[in-house]
Amino acid sequence: MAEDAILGYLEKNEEIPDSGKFAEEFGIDHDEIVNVTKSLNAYGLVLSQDIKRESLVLTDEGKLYADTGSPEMQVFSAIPPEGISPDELQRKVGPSVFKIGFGPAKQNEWLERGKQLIFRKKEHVDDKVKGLLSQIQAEKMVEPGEIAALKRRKLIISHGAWKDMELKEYNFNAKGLPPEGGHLHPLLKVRKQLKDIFLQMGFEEMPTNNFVESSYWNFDALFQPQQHPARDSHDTFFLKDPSTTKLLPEDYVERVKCVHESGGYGSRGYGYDWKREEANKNLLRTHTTAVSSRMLYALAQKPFAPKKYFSIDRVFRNEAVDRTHLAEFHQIEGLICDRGLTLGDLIGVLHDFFSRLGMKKLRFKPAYNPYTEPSMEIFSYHEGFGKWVEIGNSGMFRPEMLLPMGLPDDVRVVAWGLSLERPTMILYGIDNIRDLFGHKVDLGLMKKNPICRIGLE
Ligand SMILES: N[C@@H](Cc1ccccc1)C(=O)O
Repeated sequence: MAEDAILGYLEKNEEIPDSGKFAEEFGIDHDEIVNVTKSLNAYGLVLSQDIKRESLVLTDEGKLYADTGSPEMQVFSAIPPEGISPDELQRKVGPSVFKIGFGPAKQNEWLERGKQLIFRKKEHVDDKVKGLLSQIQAEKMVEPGEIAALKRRKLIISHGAWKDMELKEYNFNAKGLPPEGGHLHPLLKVRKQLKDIFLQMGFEEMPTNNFVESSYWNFDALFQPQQHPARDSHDTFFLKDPSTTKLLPEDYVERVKCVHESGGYGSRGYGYDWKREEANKNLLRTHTTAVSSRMLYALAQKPFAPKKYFSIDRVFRNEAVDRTHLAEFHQIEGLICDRGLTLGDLIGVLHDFFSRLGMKKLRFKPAYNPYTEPSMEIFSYHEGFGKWVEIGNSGMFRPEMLLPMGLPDDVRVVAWGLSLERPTMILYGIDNIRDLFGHKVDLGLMKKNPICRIGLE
């Protein structure tokens, strides 16, 4: 609209001398006219120039006099034809109008002082100050001499008056308001806290960047039988394209096949026909223990050295989505690999790890995982909820998993896993996981939680 108005006008006219008047005439916001002009200028369609103009504005006192008349006029009007005593005059107009108005009225020769009374010297006078102020209010031109006089009386100021004002210096050391944008998502924040805890405890981070994994590393290497319900497509997302993996370490695959079918290393195995096609199937990894199995296998290929590893990354499960479950979430996984570790070492490290997260009261419950024996679910007492809540799963990796990899037979691995979402929801008081992750996430959450504003370090 502004563009049409400007270009339309310039088609018929040489120039628009004053954008302010133009805006008023066409009923368009002046800012819009200015903006559009700037962009038309940038595109080379028009030539524009800034006009600097000093505009005058009335002070509060000036506004008052434009309305009620100048103090000198008020003083003059209050004098009756028969004269008035100074005291009486002051009482009539008020002390401040009297003080300000008497001098100018006398200077204008509007009044004269008798011995006791004050008289009018003229019958009618013209309130020039009021007239000038009204003119300025209506943005009409006024003589420069008059302007100077009104400025001296502080009845008007010019808009450029800042030049004469005393300005407070910038304080470059002042702390500003925290910026409203760029907040950390609570998951990132808690993830960083957890990463710091692991690093302080001397753990190394495992590379976790492959979301797509083969069934082999996700399940078979972990001694998870091929009929296990978790390997059903109802629980796992299998890939259509590419649907299978091409590369697996053949010798190791052979040993895994044997341990599943007939055992070894003191185990009876599962006693079923292990199928390579099942192991080849690609999937979205269902747990970060797939990362651990790859790392431990790599470790077993070198002379043994004890290790402490951790990972925090995304995993996927084909689950019905509800207020506490999503089809993808983050897992935190820690493992320690050394000769002669026991369940006591696992319990000890869990106490150390969780107490750093503020969870000091822990309980363990016997559980089952195909790849750990013994296995323990971890519970923590939640003061706010007043009850024990499950916070993770743990165990010692089975010999059926470790020995086919080629690890020495006195090497034990203690490990645990938990979701990142669970402690985050507890820490931030979020009861619906969809408020935390996914397309319905409440961005206000990050703004409201001051902890999200603190930098990564
Ligand atoms: N992988 C297990 C967690 C776990 C990790 C390591 C040892 C024991 C359990 C899970 O998905 O819940």
